[in-house]
Amino acid sequence: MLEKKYDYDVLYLGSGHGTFDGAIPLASKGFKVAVVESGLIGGTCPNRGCNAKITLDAPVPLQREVEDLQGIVTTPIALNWSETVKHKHDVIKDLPEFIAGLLKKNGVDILHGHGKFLDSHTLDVDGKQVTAAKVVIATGLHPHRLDIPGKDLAHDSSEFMNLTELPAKIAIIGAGYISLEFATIANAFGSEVTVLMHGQKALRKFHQPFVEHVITDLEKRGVHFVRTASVSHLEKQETATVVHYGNGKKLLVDWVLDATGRIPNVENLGLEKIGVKYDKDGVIVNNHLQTTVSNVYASGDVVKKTQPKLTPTAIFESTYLLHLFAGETAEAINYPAIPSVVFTSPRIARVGLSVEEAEKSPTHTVVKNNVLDNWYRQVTRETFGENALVFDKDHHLVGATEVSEHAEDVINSLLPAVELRLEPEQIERIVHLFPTIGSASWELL
Ligand SMILES: Cc1cc2nc3c(=O)[nH]c(=O)nc-3n(C[C@H](O)[C@H](O)[C@H](O)COP(=O)(O)OP(=O)(O)OC[C@H]3O[C@@H](n4cnc5c(N)ncnc54)[C@H](O)[C@@H]3O)c2cc1C
Ligand SMILES: NC(=O)c1ccc[n+]([C@@H]2O[C@H](COP(=O)([O-])OP(=O)(O)OC[C@H]3O[C@@H](n4cnc5c(N)ncnc54)[C@H](O)[C@@H]3O)[C@@H](O)[C@H]2O)c1
Repeated sequence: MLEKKYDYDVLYLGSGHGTFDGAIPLASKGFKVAVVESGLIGGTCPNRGCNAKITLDAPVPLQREVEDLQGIVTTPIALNWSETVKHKHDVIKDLPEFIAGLLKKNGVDILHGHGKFLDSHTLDVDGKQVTAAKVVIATGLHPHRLDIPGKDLAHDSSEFMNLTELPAKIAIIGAGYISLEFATIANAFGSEVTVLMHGQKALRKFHQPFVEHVITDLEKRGVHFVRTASVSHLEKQETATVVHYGNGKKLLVDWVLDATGRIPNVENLGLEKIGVKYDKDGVIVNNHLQTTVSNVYASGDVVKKTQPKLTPTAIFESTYLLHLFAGETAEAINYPAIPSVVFTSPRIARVGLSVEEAEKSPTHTVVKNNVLDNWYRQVTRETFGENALVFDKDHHLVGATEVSEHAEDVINSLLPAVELRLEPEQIERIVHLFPTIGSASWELL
């Protein structure tokens, strides 16, 4: 198995989901595997992404449910930011050790330090040289920062999630996933939030009428949205930060979140030296996740691709590489339908062909549903919910999107129909627990 001239069969640069979901089973099959990590083991998702964010978000849907059930539920609820941040810390603090334990137990060596290519088989890890037959670049993304005067007065998503006290007034620059999720959380915990949008549209890849519904709802709850607010500079005024935008407009806040996107970690890896090509969207790979250097692969967010840069994609890629390296497949990567969700409240989730794409196609039909028509949604007195299902000419479900408090569960429950192109008789054979969101959604097929 091990080509004797190298220290390892496979060396992964980075220890996030783009690595560990594949590296662990690969090592357990007897391959000699190492992971190089300069930060916390587990990377972004467990330490400063999904897990942390969803813990901070947890009280928000609860608050909405209590609102909807007013009269039935009479206890007033108040959200406590500092306790929620402590709770978040408790939820995530052991994850690096837990993931490191899984890696080690299965025989993966962890090399702490910054990895950099010396040649295509040799990496420098903080002064030590290590060699491998194959190397996987899984270095992820880092926050994009606006290049404007006063930019250092702005903060990133990790700093937001570690705030022990919630600032009274927050400005969020950008209108993507992080902006809308964090605006939802900060507003629910009592902060006055202003979202400064780059253009007219937020969450561009999601069904725009659903996005506009979420914006209108947040506006009713006191969030300000300023469209085409080009931020020119930031300046300190005593304890406040002044955000200058538009033509001479000013906003005085206590805290600024720069949520203008995330960019690939491709610098200072020695990629130019060994000939691995990349651009602003990430490392360029072929349909086997192989870079322009034959023994070097890439996985996870750092890959340039059309699929969403999310944890499920990173897991699928690292698992694909496991099968490729173990000789269990030689096929090109065949991505499944990858769902995505924005954890606003209500949530917006989607999978497959979008409504916009389907409406341009003569062979597809879009069926729009008011989900409140289903009795089950009235149990918790949901106040709003719509979805749109996309069918091909043979009535296979090929896409779905929903805005509602349960949108993520609805899209999860519809995934098998989309991915496996289930026929009507197969759909009939899937019986869900009743009464549940799964059964309520399946009835729509
Ligand atoms: C605030 C936030 C919320 C998110 N919420 C969700 C969500 O709800 N659902 C979802 O699906 N996705 C979410 N994501 C995206 C998700 O976190 C990523 O898709 C996922 O973590 C990608 O995994 P990865 O392994 O490709 O990269 P990462 O997890 O970023 O791992 C890369 C690792 O490489 C290390 N590294 C980089 N360069 C080097 C080097 N030279 N040497 C050694 N180590 C190096 C880094 O320290 C890092 O640990 C969120 C992201 C953010 C920022
Ligand atoms: N629920 C989830 O799955 C989830 C949650 C958070 C983050 N993420 C991941 O993290 C990534 C990064 O999230 P994000 O919200 O930072 O990025 P994003 O790409 O979703 O949004 C970036 C926003 O910044 C705006 N922008 C870009 N340049 C700007 C400028 N110069 N001035 C003002 N605005 C500007 C864009 O128009 C866009 O609205 C996401 O793409 C996603 O992969 C996922």
